[in-house]
Amino acid sequence: MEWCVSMPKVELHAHLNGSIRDSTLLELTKSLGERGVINFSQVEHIIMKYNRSVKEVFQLFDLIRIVTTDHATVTRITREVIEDFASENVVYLELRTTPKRNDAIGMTKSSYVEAVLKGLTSLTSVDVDFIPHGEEEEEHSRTFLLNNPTTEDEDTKNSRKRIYVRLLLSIDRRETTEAAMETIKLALQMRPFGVVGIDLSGNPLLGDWNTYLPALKFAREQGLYVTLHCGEIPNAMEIHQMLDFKPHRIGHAICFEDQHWEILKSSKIPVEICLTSNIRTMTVRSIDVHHFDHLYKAKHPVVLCTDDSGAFSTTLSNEYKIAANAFDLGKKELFDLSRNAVELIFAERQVKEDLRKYFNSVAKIWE
Ligand SMILES: CNc1ncnc2c1ncn2[C@@H]1O[C@H](COP(=O)(O)O)[C@@H](O)[C@H]1O
Repeated sequence: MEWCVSMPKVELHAHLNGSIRDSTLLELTKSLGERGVINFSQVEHIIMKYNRSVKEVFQLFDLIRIVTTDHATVTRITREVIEDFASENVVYLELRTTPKRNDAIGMTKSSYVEAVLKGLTSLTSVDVDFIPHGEEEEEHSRTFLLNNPTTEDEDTKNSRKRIYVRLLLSIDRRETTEAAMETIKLALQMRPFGVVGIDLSGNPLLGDWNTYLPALKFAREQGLYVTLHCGEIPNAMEIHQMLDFKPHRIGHAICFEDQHWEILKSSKIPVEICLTSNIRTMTVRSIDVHHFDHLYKAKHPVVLCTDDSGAFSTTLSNEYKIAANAFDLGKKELFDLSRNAVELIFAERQVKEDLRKYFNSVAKIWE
């Protein structure tokens, strides 16, 4: 299924630090071990474990946080993650990350995001479009992808990759209302540099919906897009409250009860589906009972995503392959899934229009 790699794809749910390359994580962890900051032999099993419960996955994220939270590393990881997505023909990437403070090294949430932006600007191997263009811009002037389309054609297979990247800033469920508000204000300041929205994520076993609600409301009032991790663990009340909030998209939608499916379907809130992540964290029993099938057949808006390609050793192409095999989807169905995901992106109108034209231009290859 080489075509899953060459097919143009849209990635809407990828956590920066969860997408770190295995090799980079091992290198950084070993180096901190050598410097005596951590004990490598004590954390090695956390990195190497295959299936992890939700609790264990967040132990890994806590370790990644220690290993990656300095400016140079954040910049490096951003560069590598974008290279990796571009190399498998992701043409639009919405990358999310939690702005962090690290007082010991003078890192503020703002300098953290600047380090991410430095990663975007310092990429030389891939053409990246991340600065939004004004509404007044003529539509025909946005032909970023069509100038150099990525197709299955042998001649262009190895051509330089082009990728749109937009950023979402994540609020961690451990944060206070004030800290969440700080992230929203930062997102508003960083809009000219491609920040388009807000994500609520972090350990679903922690935190309370009412803590983030004021910040999320403010974000939406200010015109930021909002996506929420919803239903990763059974929590009927929270799922209800999240759906009532009517976010622009939700991630996962796993532990839903009948009442939740009904609200979701009638409100048509799109769902970011992360197959491997759900199986590896054992929040979905097996792929044959994954709710993707049910939503897809009901024509509910869905998009296939990686979540944490590094932590779960997957790629977006691999997620497409899994869907093809498990749900009996062919090339055309998967192409349409990717093409339809263009309608769910948070970037400005001109980008959407460029992506539509681009997908139309390559459709004949996939249909
Ligand atoms: C498995 N499903 C998940 N559910 C909830 N939150 C998740 C997650 N996967 C990742 N994150 C969130 O993203 C952070 C890593 O990227 P950033 O440091 O933000 O770039 C994790 O620490 C967690 O807060």
